[in-house]
Amino acid sequence: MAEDITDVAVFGAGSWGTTFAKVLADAAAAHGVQRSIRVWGRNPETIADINRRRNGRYLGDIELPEGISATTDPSVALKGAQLVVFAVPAQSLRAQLEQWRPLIPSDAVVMSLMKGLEVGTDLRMTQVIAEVAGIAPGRIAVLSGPNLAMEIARREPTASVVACADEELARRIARVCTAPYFRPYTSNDVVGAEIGGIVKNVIALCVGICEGKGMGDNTKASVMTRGLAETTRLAVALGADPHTLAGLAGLGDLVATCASRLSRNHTAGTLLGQGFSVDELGNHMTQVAEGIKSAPAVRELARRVGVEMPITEAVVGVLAGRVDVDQLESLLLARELKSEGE
Ligand SMILES: NC(=O)c1ccc[n+]([C@@H]2O[C@H](COP(=O)([O-])OP(=O)(O)OC[C@H]3O[C@@H](n4cnc5c(N)ncnc54)[C@H](O)[C@@H]3O)[C@@H](O)[C@H]2O)c1
Ligand SMILES: O=P(O)(O)OC[C@H](O)CO
Repeated sequence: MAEDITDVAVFGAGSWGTTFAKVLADAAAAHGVQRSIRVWGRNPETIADINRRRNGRYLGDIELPEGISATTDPSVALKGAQLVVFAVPAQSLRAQLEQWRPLIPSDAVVMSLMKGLEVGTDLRMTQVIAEVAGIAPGRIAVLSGPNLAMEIARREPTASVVACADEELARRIARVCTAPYFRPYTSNDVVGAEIGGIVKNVIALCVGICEGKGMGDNTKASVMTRGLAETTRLAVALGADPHTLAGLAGLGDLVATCASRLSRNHTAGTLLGQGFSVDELGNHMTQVAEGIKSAPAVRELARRVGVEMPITEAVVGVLAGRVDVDQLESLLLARELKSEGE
């Protein structure tokens, strides 16, 4: 089928926003179509760099393909956009969107690339978009999966999921971002795709802590597996299909994030396990580790819907300074014995 989306705005000039713009440009080249991709960012130096076909701060010396331009002016990015993609830090979305809302074309469809839960409201990013921009859920998609930006920027093969309540729209968007190295599957399970992406960051913090404390693969596999169990419990309680959590946006993303040194959440956890405090993390990493801010919101959401999430509870305790990383082990292992399926 011919592609009907030829004009895209990407908000966020960090690692994932820039990389996804590259996916869109590579997809257009592979399909032999013309596509205008405009990246919005707030840092003029990064924007100038992207216009020179690099984003040195986030993607090193990787060359960006033709077809991508960048601007600090949201009205330039949004003019004529048929698809609007958001890739800014989750906690900054609401304030930014309030400014962008009047500029978003009324017939545009939107997609979130973000993996965070809003602190204070416990809303997922697609819910924030619907609430602030007044866009119907059938026009809002989410992309989630094992998608470490740097690997994708290097064109290493990756699969992902585009989820939308209107699965036909998910298919339209998936066609637009299908590149030779990027294969998006589709789903109508927005809740499952988003919860998988949000909670895996919290579980990756815990796996990182174990690694930082010098623990081995049994420990990390146990945390990942039980982490997936509590992620699935929360997602199902919110209306998700459990199969989504066994797929790319659940297990797939959890494995990639918990195993990779490229993951900021894994890195942050490792530093905590090595004894650095939350306040000291900023001295060692500049990029966003969404799990740090989202973890307390995940815990609040879980408590509200009556779902037990012991690993999340423990990570929140560490982040708040209430639990020492040395107490984590006994905290998780001393829980009452129960059936694995519970
Ligand atoms: N990097 C990845 O591999 C990856 C993959 C999948 C999903 N994500 C998700 O994408 C989202 C963006 O992550 P990223 O990796 O691109 O982050 P990043 O740290 O690489 O870049 C964040 C960008 O947002 C900008 N920014 C920071 N604060 C802002 C604010 N208050 N308002 C507007 N812009 C602001 C920064 O200047 C930067 O351009 C996150 O939710 C993340 O979980 C990232
Ligand atoms: O670097 P992280 O920890 O934000 O993880 C990046 C992606 O979400 C992996 O899919």
